[in-house]
Amino acid sequence: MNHDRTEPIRIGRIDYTNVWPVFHHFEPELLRCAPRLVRAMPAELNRRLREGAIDMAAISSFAYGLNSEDYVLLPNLSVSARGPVQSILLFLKSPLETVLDGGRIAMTTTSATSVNLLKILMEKFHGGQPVYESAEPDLDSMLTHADAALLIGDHAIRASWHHHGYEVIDLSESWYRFTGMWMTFAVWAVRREAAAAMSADIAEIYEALVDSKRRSYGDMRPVIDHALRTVGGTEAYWKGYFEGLNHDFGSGQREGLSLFFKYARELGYLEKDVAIEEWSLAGPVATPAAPPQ
Ligand SMILES: C=C(O[C@@H]1C=C(C(=O)O)C=C[C@H]1O)C(=O)O
Repeated sequence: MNHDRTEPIRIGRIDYTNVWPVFHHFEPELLRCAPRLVRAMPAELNRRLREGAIDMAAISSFAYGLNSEDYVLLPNLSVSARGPVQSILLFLKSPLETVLDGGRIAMTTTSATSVNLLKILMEKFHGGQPVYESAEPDLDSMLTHADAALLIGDHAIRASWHHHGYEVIDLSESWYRFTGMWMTFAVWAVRREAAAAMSADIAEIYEALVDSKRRSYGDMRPVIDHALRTVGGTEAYWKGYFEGLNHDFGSGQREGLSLFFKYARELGYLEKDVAIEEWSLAGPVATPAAPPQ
């Protein structure tokens, strides 16, 4: 299902708070190319981009790894952390030793990156062999059957606010402790044929996203207010949450992501090596006008 060039370009937006700094000031209706915005959970956007039902999206970094030959990355945009992230959480009903020794872990259906990060941490770094199952992101129902539950995004944030008494492991913190590296959870990917056919639209959207990110980082207050109004929690919580997140994609994030792909490959969760390829801005917008003849 490739893009019909008479239709507006279709963009996927992850329906979790972690992407807000990039989208908060992004106003598609003000853009010349008038893109259509589709909001969904990461796993749903991963699927729609793969099927060509959308042209570009913030998707799970692991989904980029699975289909990298079909995609290019938008430079300098990601959802990353170097240390605790507070929204990629493993809730333990049983002790970690029990979980590692054939215990059952229920994993949210909304994720692709974090489920594989969990497997790397459990198997490579802890030497364990849990049994994994997919489940709808509801902590109570997950833990009626399983010894541990993985939640991400706002599902993890809301669950962490409840006094459930479970031990909680922040997977981004574990990754940092074991590797000393950045962890990149989401990237902005564009289907190759869309990048070729609609490069001017993509350049316009890209500049608007980067501008939105720049404004959010200049003043996180409006993003925090929006989170308070729509999700709840406290101002201190959201301030700390956005401080722990990072939305750049530079050499540190790239190295961390390459290591993540390497380990996923080693364990057989990726079938091939991944070459990370960023979209070149040498499209019509970035190319200077030809000098007069
Ligand atoms: C940091 C987060 O990163 C997310 C994790 C993803 C995944 O595990 O596949 C995908 C997109 C990101 O929104 C989060 O959900 O809180």
